[in-house]
Amino acid sequence: MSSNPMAELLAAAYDDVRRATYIALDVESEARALAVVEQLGPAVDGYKVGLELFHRAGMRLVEELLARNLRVFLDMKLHDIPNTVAGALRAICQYPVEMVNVHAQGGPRMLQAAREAVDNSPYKPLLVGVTVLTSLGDDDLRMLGIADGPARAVVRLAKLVQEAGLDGVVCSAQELPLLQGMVSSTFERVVPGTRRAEDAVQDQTRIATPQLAMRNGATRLVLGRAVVAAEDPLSALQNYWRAMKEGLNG
Ligand SMILES: O=c1ccn([C@@H]2O[C@H](COP(=O)(O)O)[C@@H](O)[C@H]2O)c(=O)[nH]1
Repeated sequence: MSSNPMAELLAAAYDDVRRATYIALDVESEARALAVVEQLGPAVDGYKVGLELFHRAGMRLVEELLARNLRVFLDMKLHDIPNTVAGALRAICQYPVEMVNVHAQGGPRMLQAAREAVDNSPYKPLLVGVTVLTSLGDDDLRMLGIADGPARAVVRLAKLVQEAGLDGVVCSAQELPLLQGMVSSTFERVVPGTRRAEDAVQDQTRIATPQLAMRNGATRLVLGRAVVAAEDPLSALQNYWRAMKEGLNG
């Protein structure tokens, strides 16, 4: 990796929030993903590989990130019958990724099978359950037959996740206050869909600022297009980290 003094300065100045960040590599090719990694340089040590990039580049890209000593959140959002999810997790857990996820809506037996699969594998990444996608709002949920809104659905699903012994949940920052007192302090609360006031909401619905997410107890934030697609990604990242720090400190 070429020297990048600005990235090194950011890494040092924002180390606490840096360790709580994954940059979502939602890009169209392995080459583009590695170009982003190169551009952010030593500032960033955690990346999320999701469906788009995985279906382009597969585990080869994950291996490349791991070889660079980067933390990887493999965002596969597994949602299938228990046997199939367990098998997929056994395959994933041959690699030292830091975090993987399943859809909590797969139900208690699937969540338990996921837990057992990870526990019996060579590597044991953090296993978190996606509650209600941050793109979904009241109207979407009503059309899916969920009449009492995202907040109650998140609480219900978080309980299932907790009872199955998973390590945490993915939810929006808006629901985090409802989890206080319900989950332990070590339970991961992974929050995508944060936006600064000046950033486009895009296809997200239940957004919040990075300040509010951290203030509400998020343990990790996923930052995507607002950083990766910015004209100056390092400067966009600095703005997010500054905001996250403000939320942490007050
Ligand atoms: O509920 C969820 C679960 C996962 N995601 C993922 O996070 C990023 C968000 O990207 P932005 O560009 O910041 O919107 C993306 O990879 C999603 O797949 C989510 O948004 N919501």
